[in-house]
Amino acid sequence: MADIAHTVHVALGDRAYDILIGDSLLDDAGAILAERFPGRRYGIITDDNVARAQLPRLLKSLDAAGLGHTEIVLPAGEATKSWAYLGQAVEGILAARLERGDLVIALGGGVIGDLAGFAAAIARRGMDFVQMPTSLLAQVDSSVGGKTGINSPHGKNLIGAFHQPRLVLADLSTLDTLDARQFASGYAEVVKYGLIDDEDFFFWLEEHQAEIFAGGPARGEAIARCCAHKARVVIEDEKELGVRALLNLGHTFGHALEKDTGYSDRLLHGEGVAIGMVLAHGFSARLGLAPSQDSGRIAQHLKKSGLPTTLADIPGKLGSTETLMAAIAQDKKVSRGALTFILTRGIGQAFIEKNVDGAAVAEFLNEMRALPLSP
Ligand SMILES: NC(=O)c1ccc[n+]([C@@H]2O[C@H](COP(=O)([O-])OP(=O)(O)OC[C@H]3O[C@@H](n4cnc5c(N)ncnc54)[C@H](O)[C@@H]3O)[C@@H](O)[C@H]2O)c1
Ligand SMILES: O=C(O)C(=O)C[C@@H](O)[C@H](O)[C@H](O)COP(=O)(O)O
Ligand SMILES: [Zn+2]
Repeated sequence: MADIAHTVHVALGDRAYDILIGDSLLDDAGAILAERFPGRRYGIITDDNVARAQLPRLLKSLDAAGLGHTEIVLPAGEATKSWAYLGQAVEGILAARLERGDLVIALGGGVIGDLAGFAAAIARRGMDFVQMPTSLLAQVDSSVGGKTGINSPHGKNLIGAFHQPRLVLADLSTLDTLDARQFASGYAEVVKYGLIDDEDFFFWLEEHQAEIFAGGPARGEAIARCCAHKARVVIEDEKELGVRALLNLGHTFGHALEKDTGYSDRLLHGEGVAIGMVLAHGFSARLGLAPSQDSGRIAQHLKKSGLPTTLADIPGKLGSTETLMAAIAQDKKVSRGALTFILTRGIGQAFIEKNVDGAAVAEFLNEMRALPLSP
């Protein structure tokens, strides 16, 4: 019997699925899959770090359940979310003669989840896939909700599809092999849920941050609360026609910064989101919408978690404000040429603002560039 600490159901009609969260789900994966999806073969897509740290556990469990499988191992890192590696993943699926009725497994962080999910969406015109998230970020965010895709030189996640997984297996013990910087990066998305519409969760995080980082019971609880939050939003607005855009808090700035730093280790996704959330709160305060002390309080919490909070915290030279604004203009929330931002009236009070004045954003960014490293 699998040891499942939390189950979150994503009620999406014929695309409904469960998120199972527990301590040894990779070891139980074979039995769980055999029961839920009898008679399938599995194409595991992973990266080289996760292949070293976690893949043997999954293979052992699939073998014990007598499930056939093939492995496609890609290089770790954001640069893998590209046409070249998407092609490698799809060709690997075809070369292994996986059929349309077989299953793709995304074993890894958000990079693998996004890429493998997109490969599953297009191989043989659509295969089912299972998310097995192994980073904090993937367990609280990217494995849920069906946004899949890759980056373009024109911008972040500009190529992709909505394709929901059939199951999410989040094994908490996989986080034991994740390095501290990556854990902190995922924590930025945890904080995001509090900032959107749940100030009690943000205050709870301020109290339980040390326990979450140390791996105490608060960690599993935080992950389950994030999944439940995201599931609620996705059920209401699967294709981001409305409220789902709130999950983009901090991302309009963050994605432009990720593009500017070449989708490299200079700035991880969660780090860009951390800086972006502080900027979104600062910009909202500048517009007279939010109390100015909130961005300081948020920055302090993020900083304490090991995250960057100002533009100066990004190593190396940033592009010009014009370059950053050009990246922002490619954001998927742009409509009829006008910018949409997720702004806020304070902690837990984010809202979607259309027709944001680009000149005001550029002026704000110019000022933020002059700020020193976070104290
Ligand atoms: N689809 C969505 O809804 C969504 C949501 C948030 C973020 N994202 C995307 O997710 C990506 C970021 O995901 P991420 O932060 O997981 O990055 P990632 O996938 O690059 O993983 C982080 C690093 O940790 C390593 N790693 C992962 N799990 C490990 C483990 N258990 N042990 C040892 N090493 C491990 C990986 O090899 C990688 O080097 C970005 O591309 C972002 O755009 C997507
Ligand atoms: O699931 C969503 O919706 C999100 O916005 C979650 C984000 O954390 C995530 O980074 C997502 O990939 C961003 O989506 P995008 O549509 O702005 O590319
Ligand atoms: Zn994100």
